[in-house]
Amino acid sequence: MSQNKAKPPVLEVNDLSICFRMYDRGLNQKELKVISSLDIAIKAGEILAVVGSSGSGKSLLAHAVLGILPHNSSYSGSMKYCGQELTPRLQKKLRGQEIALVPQSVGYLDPMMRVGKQVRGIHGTEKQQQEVFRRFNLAPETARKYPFQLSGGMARRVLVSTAVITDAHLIIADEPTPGLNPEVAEETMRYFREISDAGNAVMLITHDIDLALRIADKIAVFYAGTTIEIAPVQDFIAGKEQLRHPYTKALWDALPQNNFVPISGLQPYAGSLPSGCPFAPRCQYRTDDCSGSVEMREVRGGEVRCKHAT
Ligand SMILES: Nc1ncnc2c1ncn2[C@@H]1O[C@H](COP(=O)(O)OP(=O)(O)OP(=O)(O)O)[C@@H](O)[C@H]1O
Ligand code: NI
Repeated sequence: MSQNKAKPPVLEVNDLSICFRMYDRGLNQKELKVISSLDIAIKAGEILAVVGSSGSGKSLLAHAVLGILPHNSSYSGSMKYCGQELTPRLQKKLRGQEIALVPQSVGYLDPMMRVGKQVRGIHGTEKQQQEVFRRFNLAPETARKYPFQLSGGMARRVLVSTAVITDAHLIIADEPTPGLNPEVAEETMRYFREISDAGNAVMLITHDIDLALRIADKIAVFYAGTTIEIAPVQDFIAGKEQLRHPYTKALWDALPQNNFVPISGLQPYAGSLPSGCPFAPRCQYRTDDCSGSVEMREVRGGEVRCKHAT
């Protein structure tokens, strides 16, 4: 056990920034920074949930780790897998094997390839595929179908199956549950818990904070392309006082089981971010300090990007 402590995290992302080259008017190129100074780490045995509203950068983080960002993008910062820098070459080697993705969209399935073959991938056997199909309630004959012959829910189960069959040490699941019926969603979560308990790491991207509360060990909250708080799940369960960032507290307040109070205002667009804290324009605690650079720091066993958090 003590040996385990010295081990580097399965995934460690430090100071990640991602830019897109965009064409302004005519041929004027400009750089649009959509992720900045993003930090996360996931240890063996852990499920990290990544939550945040649409456009906060969750899928881009997943794609950066896998090395499948679009061609018109570039990134800086460091991404390490088990202590090793994730170079494009290493990403290519690990992708679909040691690092598996459950993509957000069924558009990631190859429309020209039978489903069984896609699920088996490079190393999966027919027997493994049949077992996975049984587990996720897919009829055996699904294997011979093409993606267009699947219903939305079936296609999602196929996406989960492609990750399950890999024996991956790190699974990144990008919104795996929408479209799944409750039993299959539960089975998927049980599977994530099983593989993390076996010493692997899971990153679960979700809009569903309740789901995150039920399954994750830690929750990372994204806002406008960066991490604003990373906290043990117990803090979210204990209540608002245990949380650190004003946005996280507001998210907590917006949950149906709490006060159901919506947050006023909108997450800023990447092209028009304020300097300093991106949440400042909506924050009741903002001071002049908030327009300077704001680093992640440790507070009460969690991490927060806010000058005023205590
Ligand atoms: N190919 C692209 N070109 C330009 N901007 C992009 C591109 N892909 C994503 N973005 C921008 O990057 C930001 C983060 O996008 P991302 O897809 O990571 O969000 P998300 O948190 O996964 O959202 P959702 O919950 O809707 O899936 C958004 O503002 C988006 O507009
Ligand atoms: Ni996404």
